[in-house]
Amino acid sequence: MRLSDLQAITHEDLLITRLGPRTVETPLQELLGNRQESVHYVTETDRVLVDDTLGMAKNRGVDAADLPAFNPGGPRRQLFFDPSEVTAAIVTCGGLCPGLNNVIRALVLHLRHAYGCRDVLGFRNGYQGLADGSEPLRLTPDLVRDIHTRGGTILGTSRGSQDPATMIDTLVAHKVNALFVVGGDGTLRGAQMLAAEAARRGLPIAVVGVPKTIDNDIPWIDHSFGFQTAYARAAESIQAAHTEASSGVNGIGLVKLMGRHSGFIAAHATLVAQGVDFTLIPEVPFTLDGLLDGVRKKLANQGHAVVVVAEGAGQDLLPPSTATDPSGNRKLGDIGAFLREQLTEGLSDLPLSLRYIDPGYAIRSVPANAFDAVYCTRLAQAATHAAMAGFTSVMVGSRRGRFINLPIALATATSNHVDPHGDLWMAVLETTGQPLSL
Ligand SMILES: Nc1ncnc2c1ncn2[C@@H]1O[C@H](COP(=O)(O)OP(=O)(O)O)[C@@H](O)[C@H]1O
Ligand SMILES: O=P(O)(O)OC[C@H]1O[C@](O)(COP(=O)(O)O)[C@@H](O)[C@@H]1O
Ligand SMILES: [Mg+2]
Repeated sequence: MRLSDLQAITHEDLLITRLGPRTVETPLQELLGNRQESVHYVTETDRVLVDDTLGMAKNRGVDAADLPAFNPGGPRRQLFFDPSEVTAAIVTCGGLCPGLNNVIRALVLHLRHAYGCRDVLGFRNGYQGLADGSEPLRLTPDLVRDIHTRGGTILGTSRGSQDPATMIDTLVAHKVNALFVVGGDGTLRGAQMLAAEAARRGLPIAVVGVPKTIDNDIPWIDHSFGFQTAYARAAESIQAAHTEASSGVNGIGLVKLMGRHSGFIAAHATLVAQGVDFTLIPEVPFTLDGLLDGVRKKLANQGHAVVVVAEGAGQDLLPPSTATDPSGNRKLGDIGAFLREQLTEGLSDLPLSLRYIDPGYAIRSVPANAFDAVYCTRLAQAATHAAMAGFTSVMVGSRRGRFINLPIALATATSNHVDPHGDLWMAVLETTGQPLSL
């Protein structure tokens, strides 16, 4: 996210689409009864500021009341839907991510127990299950009781496009009036199309997104769920590479980590594991000569070197490719294998012991850690509140620790990257000691 994205944002960009007036009293009335406004609770009539520095706020040159601000997440006293008439549906889409089952479980329990919704259906295999005529799973509290202890998704997932009209036909056939889409940028684009198709037909169906992806590339929010678990797991591979490298003669530990266009996993895992000498991310270009030279110096000075490379880094060094996956995501060249080859060849004058580790899918197929488990539960609750209020084409997430509702259109307009001028990258540079540019 660039400062210019922040500065360009207007009040209109932050408006949430509503299905209609809220006239139904919430069944959570007793719970909400004596809530006191505090620094930890934003009332439903208040707003969460976009800017959080004096400089940014001042730059807008407007009165405080006109500063752009997000709609706060959380329960509303008056609902659009009568929960007893709500059939909800859930789909999980795109790549696996720790916490998918936590989100499913929390959605089901919150929808059924807190709000008393009629039914919750789980469509299988992502958007595919909304288009292939397959029967959805009836998600009861009993069925989901223990699923949060497992990785993956009990609903299955997929990549690949489906016709929005067919998907809406399916929702109508099953009397679904609230759809929860759990996915990343691609899924959210799909959700936007679904909400638009429902609106075109005048159907009051709430479409609510829950931000999933280990890549952490969804903008405006603190992080997507699953990201922290993934980088914690990735750090274990770095530690293994460091142990191997520091125990060998001229040991090189090379670790390739996921992160298609954003280097957040590589950056954070570096800070967790420590002992990394070079972290290579898509946002910061490097040259082969610069890397070889740096590694050679490290071997001479400390006897070993550890290199962490995000899968999207250094793509300009590889043969160009236009291939895409079924969702239209560009297929990347294998930078890990390439660097293994180049380091071996480029340093062939030295007796090397190079160990290459690609933990790949192992970092995202695991259950959520404690942090993500908490976040998943809170996201699911925020998503349920948004749907019951009749908000649509909306995504929930935490921003600077506060839960917000934001238009999906805003979440898909840009993506989140490691800022080469930001504090995170500075912390990585300070930790690795690598030069500003390689
Ligand atoms: N621009 C788009 N419009 C509509 N649907 C999309 C779009 N991009 C992706 N999708 C659909 O969203 C689903 C998940 O997308 P994908 O990019 O694989 O994962 P993620 O949501 O994790 O980024 C797929 O079924 C894909 O076809
Ligand atoms: O499962 P696939 O298709 O091999 O995809 C791998 C990609 O999925 C990810 O794990 C996450 O992607 P999404 O969350 O956007 O689906 C990327 O880090 C990785 O590049
Ligand atoms: Mg994606």
